[in-house]
Amino acid sequence: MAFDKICLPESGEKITMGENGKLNVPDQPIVTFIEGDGTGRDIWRASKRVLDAAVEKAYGGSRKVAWMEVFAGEKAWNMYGQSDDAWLPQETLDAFSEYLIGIKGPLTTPIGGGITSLNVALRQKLDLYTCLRPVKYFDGVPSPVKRPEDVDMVIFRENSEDIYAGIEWAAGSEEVKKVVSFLQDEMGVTKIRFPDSSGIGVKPVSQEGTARLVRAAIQYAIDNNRESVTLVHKGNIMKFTEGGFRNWGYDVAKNEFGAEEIDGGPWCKLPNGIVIKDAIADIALQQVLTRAPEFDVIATLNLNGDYLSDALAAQVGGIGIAPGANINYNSGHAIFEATHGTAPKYADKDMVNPSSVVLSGEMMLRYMGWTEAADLILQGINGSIAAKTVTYDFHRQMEGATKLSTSEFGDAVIANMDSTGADSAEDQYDLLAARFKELFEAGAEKSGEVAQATMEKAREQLTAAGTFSEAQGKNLKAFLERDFSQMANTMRNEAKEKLNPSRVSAGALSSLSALLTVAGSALTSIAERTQKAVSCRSGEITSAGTLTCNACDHELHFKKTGRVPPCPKCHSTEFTKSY
Ligand SMILES: NC(=O)C1=CN([C@@H]2O[C@H](COP(=O)(O)OP(=O)(O)OC[C@H]3O[C@@H](n4cnc5c(N)ncnc54)[C@H](OP(=O)(O)O)[C@@H]3O)[C@@H](O)[C@H]2O)C=CC1
Ligand SMILES: O=C(O)CCC(=O)C(=O)O
Ligand SMILES: [Mg+2]
Repeated sequence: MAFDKICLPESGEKITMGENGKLNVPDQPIVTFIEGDGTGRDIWRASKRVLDAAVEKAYGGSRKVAWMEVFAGEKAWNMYGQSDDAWLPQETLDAFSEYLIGIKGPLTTPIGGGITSLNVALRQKLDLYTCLRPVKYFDGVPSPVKRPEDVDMVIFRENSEDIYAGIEWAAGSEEVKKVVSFLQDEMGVTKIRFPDSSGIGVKPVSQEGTARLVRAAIQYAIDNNRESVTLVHKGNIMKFTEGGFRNWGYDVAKNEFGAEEIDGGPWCKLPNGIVIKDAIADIALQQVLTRAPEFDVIATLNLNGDYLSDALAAQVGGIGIAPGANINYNSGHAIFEATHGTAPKYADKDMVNPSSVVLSGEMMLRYMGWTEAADLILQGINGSIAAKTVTYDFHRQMEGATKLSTSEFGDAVIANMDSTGADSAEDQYDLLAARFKELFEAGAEKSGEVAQATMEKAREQLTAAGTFSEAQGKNLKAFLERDFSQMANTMRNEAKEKLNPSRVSAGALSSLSALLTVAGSALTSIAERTQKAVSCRSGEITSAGTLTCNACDHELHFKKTGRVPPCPKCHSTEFTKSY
């Protein structure tokens, strides 16, 4: 499919749904992303680096996500002509539809007027009927409750129906007058207390919609050895919508999973012992606090699920660490996103916790079957929290913690992914290159001078985050300057496509070549200043490429960032780099 403003990655293949209901995930899958409004920009930059690093560390270059940016929210509005349709362009929906899996930052929804929720629209238009929000405690996270470790719940929130579907009419409008007169005159409704000044909303809840959600929740409980599924509803008051949800939910358990009633019902038990029960929403909101161990998988309606997921997130440290996914288990379509919103007061301050999106990415990798990379992300987050290197939200409640920015926290997660992680100079070098790229891309001006100042800023930030010492950072920056200048030269002299980011492996080479591809001509001033041949010496770190021994012409091929050895043939220590 040809797009207007969406650029396909240079390489990568589609993820598809197999006939057997299992996803086919190639080694370079095209994955769509929306960076999001407000804090989404900072969060996405850090999260993408974490996800790429996890994949690189887990698979050493044999697997790599081919990211494809698609647009919604403010960015789309500005790009697609500032019309009503520009908030969520059709081609964004087409891209999600065609490429199956995506991840998004939060999008703003105005209160009481303006556009309806783009987040809800995406879920509805792609029929992502399950909103899956796991709520789990990470050791060491500050929490307002005594036993946060008791919270290990997985919310299955119905995502396409309910009062949340957005069927409503404003008070005083011609439409609401019609609805009110239909209700009063044709349906005999007498309970609208102030008919002339009421806005009216409609709450559709269907048997099919309930069944597919509860089916997914029970299947999840079976696949993941969980103990119970609780149907949370307000069926005592809203009998035919929320009460219907409860009854249809029990029907699925009995008719499709062979559940038998316990002591005359309504609770029942699956043949493997999983208990299916229900709880009325108000008391459920109390009991998830007071009797957390009694809740496991929760299946609930759209609005209850919205409230419950923010409330439960508070018990395990807050909305900064609350991931989620919107999934259609039949088609395979899935968009992963945090539970929180755009937190506008923190936008572009590089301040908020990126964990919710990082952990949404962890869920995405697991959904794709890339469990090794997903595990590394958990390891990285656990390690960062254990080291008390955290963002402001945790820092304000933790004694003796170090406060990190959004991007520094991303670095800390990467550094904690494995024990050798950023302890090795090679990884530290890759981190420095990635941070340099991130900062440079985020800035408006693309000159050689700005590149040099940005590299220094990247070094300072990573030194502050404890990724390396002052002295190590200065050394690594000198190596990076050398590689960058040398590549800027190569860029002028050799075919550009040779350095195309899609053709080079991850790590520093990938970061640098991405920068040079975007801003190549603007950066030639760097190359001009370093016309002299740039040598690599034994003991130094350098990005991937070919090193030719200056003494004997022997070639060393580096597939990823590495430390330069002495020439294996003549033991000389000076090399010239090419790609
Ligand atoms: N799926 C989506 O895209 C969603 C979008 N939204 C939209 O987002 C906008 C703002 O909504 P709002 O109600 O303010 O809720 P938000 O979730 O955006 O923010 C509320 C508060 O939660 C805390 N918080 C949020 N994100 C983080 C984070 N990453 N790290 C640490 N703390 C965080 C902050 O608390 P504190 O100040 O105490 O530190 C913040 O002030 C609205 O337009 C809303 O419609 C809302 C929810 C979901
Ligand atoms: O779409 C929105 O703006 C809010 C959605 C929301 O709060 C949620 O899905 O949790
Ligand atoms: Mg919400």
